[in-house]
Amino acid sequence: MTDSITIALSKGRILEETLPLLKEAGIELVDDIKKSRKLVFPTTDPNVRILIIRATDVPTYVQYGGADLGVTGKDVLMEHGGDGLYEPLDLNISRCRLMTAGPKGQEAPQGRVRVATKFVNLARRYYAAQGRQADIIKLYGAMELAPILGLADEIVDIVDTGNTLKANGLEPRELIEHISTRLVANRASMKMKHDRLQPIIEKMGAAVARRKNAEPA
Ligand SMILES: Nc1ncnc2c1ncn2[C@@H]1O[C@H](COP(=O)(O)OP(=O)(O)OP(=O)(O)O)[C@@H](O)[C@H]1O
Ligand SMILES: O=P(O)(O)OC[C@H]1O[C@H](OP(=O)(O)OP(=O)(O)O)[C@H](O)[C@@H]1O
Repeated sequence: MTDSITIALSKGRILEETLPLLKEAGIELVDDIKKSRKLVFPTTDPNVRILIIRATDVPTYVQYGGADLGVTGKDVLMEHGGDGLYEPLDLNISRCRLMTAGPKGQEAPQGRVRVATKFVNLARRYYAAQGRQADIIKLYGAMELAPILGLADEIVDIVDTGNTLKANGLEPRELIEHISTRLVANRASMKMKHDRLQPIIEKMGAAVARRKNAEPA
């Protein structure tokens, strides 16, 4: 049915900040998600259902039309590549920076650099654009360990307060991108279900703007 909408949300830290924005767009979860093992949830709008999945899977579900809308980090979207996705809104939540980092007081090596990261595509593009030769080592978490154990010269990872780097004897080097959470839409859905999606996007946009206006100058 072209009228029904599926929205894929990232579980974890983004979820808590996304739900109030959706509520202001008139979409509220019915179930207590914390007590449930379900992955698909009904909402107060009978034509809208919500998937709660890993942030890294959100672009894939939206790309292939498993979901019409999705919410995930810009870092995840950059790594995915954005194929088949339209990005109508910056939700301005879960803000952080994507950076290179290495052992405190050490310079990055002049020649080939060994880089540990979970953002392998993004890192490959970044070092190539800089004209630097890089061996990219894929890790799934705790990237900070790699330079300490001699696995890599530097890492590409998310930095917020900088506490994780500091606690592990590392320091930030270069800023790759400012990151925030984005609303994405399937390109075909944006055409076929425009009348249903546009009001949701607009109401979420208004909720984001209200929060921005309430921020101290
Ligand atoms: N320390 C942080 N502060 C602010 N935002 C962050 C921070 N770490 C990650 N983010 C943002 O939140 C998104 C989700 O992070 P989260 O830690 O919930 O999942 P993840 O550990 O990256 O994913 P998963 O464990 O599912 O593979 C990231 O993609 C990024 O955009
Ligand atoms: O600069 P900071 O404020 O210390 O934040 C940065 C840390 O936050 C993220 O990890 P997260 O806490 O999400 O744990 P994860 O390893 O499960 O992704 C990221 O991977 C860094 O390790």
